[in-house]
Formats: sequence, C-alpha cells, structure tokens
Amino acid sequence: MKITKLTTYRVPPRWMLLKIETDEGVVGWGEPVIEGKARTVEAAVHEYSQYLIGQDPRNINDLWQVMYRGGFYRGGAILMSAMAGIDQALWDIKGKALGVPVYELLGGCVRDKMKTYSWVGGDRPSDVIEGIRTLRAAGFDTFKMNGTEELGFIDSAKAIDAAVARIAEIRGAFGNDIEFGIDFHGRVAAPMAKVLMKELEPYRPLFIEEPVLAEQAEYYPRLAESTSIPIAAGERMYSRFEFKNVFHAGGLSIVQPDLSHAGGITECLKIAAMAEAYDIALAPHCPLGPVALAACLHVDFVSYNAVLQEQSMGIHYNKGAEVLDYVTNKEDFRIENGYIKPLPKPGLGVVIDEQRVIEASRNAPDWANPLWRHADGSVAEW
Ligand SMILES: O=C(O)[C@H](O)[C@@H](O)[C@@H](O)[C@H](O)CO
Ligand SMILES: [Mg+2]
Repeated sequence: MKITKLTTYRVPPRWMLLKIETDEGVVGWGEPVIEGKARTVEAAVHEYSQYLIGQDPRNINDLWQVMYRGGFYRGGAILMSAMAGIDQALWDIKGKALGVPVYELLGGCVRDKMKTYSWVGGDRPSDVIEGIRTLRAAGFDTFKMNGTEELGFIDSAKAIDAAVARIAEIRGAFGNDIEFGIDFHGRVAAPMAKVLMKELEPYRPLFIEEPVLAEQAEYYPRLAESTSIPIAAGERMYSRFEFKNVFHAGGLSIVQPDLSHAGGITECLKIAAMAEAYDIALAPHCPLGPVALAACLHVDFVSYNAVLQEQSMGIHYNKGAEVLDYVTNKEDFRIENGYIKPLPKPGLGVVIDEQRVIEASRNAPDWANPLWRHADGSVAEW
C-alpha cells in the first residue's frame, strides 16, 4: 500500500480535517490544527508530504520518527499538530486496512466505557448555573469552566472574591451532586495562582487546569505543596520530551495532552504510559472536532490511567458547526450518563461526510481568539 495524496480542509468552527489517500483506495482522516493557526499548520502538513507520498502508510512508527527527526528542527505547537493529524490518519488507514478499531491494534480496551465532561460558561464564566442545569438533564455530572476573567500579575481582593463567589454559587446550587474542573486558562500569574487556589479550596474543585502558563511549569510542584486541589495541565505541551521534565519535577496530578497538538496517537500513547509511571491521571484535552475526539478515545480505552475525556459538544467555541456535524455515524458517539463506549468501526471509527466537509471548507472562517487587554492597556492572557 502507498500514500498517494494529502488533502486538507479548513472548516467551521475552527478545525482542519486531513484526508490521506492510498493506491489501494483505503482513506484515512486526521485533524491537524492549532486553534487560530489553521493555515500555518496546513502549510506544515503539506511540507511533511515530502516524507509521505509513495510510502507505506502502515509504517506509522517509522514515518513518525522520520517526520520528527528528518527535518532537523522539531517540536512545538505547529509541527507537532501537523504531525498529530497525519499520525491520526495513518492509524485510521491501518485499522481500516485490517478491519479493526485502532484500540484493537493497541492491545484492546482496559474499560467498557469512558467518562466525559462538558464545558459550561464561556470565555468570561457566566450563565454557568443554567448551563450545568441543562447538561445535567442530558446526563452529565462533570463539568469544566473558566475560573476567572483576565487577571493582573497582582490583582485585587475584589477580583479574587468575584472568581470565588462564582464557584461558591455553583457548590451552593448543586452541592456534591456534580464535579467540576476550573480552567485558569493560563490567565493567572504565579503570585495570584497561589492566592486564588487557596481561596477555592473549600469548594473542592476536581482540578485546577493550567494554574499558570505552561512556560511556568516549574511552579507546579510549589503550587501543589500549597494546596490539596489536583493540578492539571498539558494542552500547551507538545512532546514526551517536554512532559518528562514536568513529570520528573512533580506537582502535576492530571496530564492533558491534546491528541491534535502533541504528535497524535503514537506520541500521546507514550505520554500516557510515562504519566502512569508517575501515578498521574490522563485526561486528554479536546475542545476540537470529531477526529480529534476519536483519537483521544482510542488512547483512553487502552490507557489504565485515563480518567476523564473532554469533548466539545456545546462548547462556546463551536459557532458554525457542532462536533458531529461532519460525521455520519453520530450514533457511535452517543454519550449516556456522561459515558461513551468504544467506537466500533474500523480505524478511528469516524465516518466523515466528505461532501459536507468540502462544502463547509468553501468559506471557512479564519478563527482567532479574542485579544484581551488589561485596564492599563497591556495585553492580557485570554
Ligand atoms: O481546556 C480547554 O478546552 C482549553 O483551555 C481551550 O479553551 C483552549 O485550548 C482553546 O481551544 C484555545 O483556542
Ligand atoms: Mg484548558
């Protein structure tokens, strides 16, 4: 079997789908994307085709190493996201060629179903109570929300109180009938992270995500010393070589690699196994589309330390398309009481409505996150 063609489709709301064709008619789909930099990742995907066209797509490990090491420079959000989508498509092809789901190729499932969670609120955490009520009616009991709006390096007690009051209201409304993670989204600088985490402790969130920016990961052990709340991070780390330093330093309780940013299934499997050795739980990051979610689920189902899966149904970013809009086997993605079952079809288990994708790609918006500024005019972390 040989790879003959790579085709990329940028589609609403902010995703990119990659189709890899072969000379035997087996087609694989991937989802290479960095939110807000789809065109850059698209260029990187097509630059990698020099290593792929004419090659056997089933030699996933060798193709992965060639893409990672062959061009001298390596790592980072753009290249590892391009590789991630290509890797996903190669696993899709291999599973389809052998007639089995990818998790069967990886040794089979360690669980019957995988727990998922839903986002509530938006960029500026509001309407969370209403959002939780709606999603609870749909069977979810675990949620995630932004913990704060923009926050200064050193901010006021008033700003802290506002963030804490929102969480107190949630606990007050639902008690311990729900669980929720709080995403600091990298908006909080190290000095304030310690303050805010301490104030949130009484409300026992399931985890605090990105309590500081990934480039400040050396604070994780110090923050972990000062709080009982589990620390989660990983969406802005891109290879096992980055994660190894964070695991070794300690402080991280939940690792959240993104299957469309951190080198794909091949790399995230290795990250998951490394995390297990450090007694760190796995909760793949996935605010993206159906192929990214499917790739996450295959890693979840074969990873003992997988505990929670993010999925983007109803997420505040999905303007213009929902997570299953480009999928024809929607029933396989059914979530019951917050749980999803292994995807039964060969490969990644996603049947893409290519016509719908082609139509949607004709006028895909160039999504970008908003640019926030502090009251003094300086740029704020979004
Ligand atoms: O936890 C999450 O889903 C992420 O923090 C998410 O909000 C961002 O990754 C966003 O997709 C960036 O454009
Ligand atoms: Mg996050």
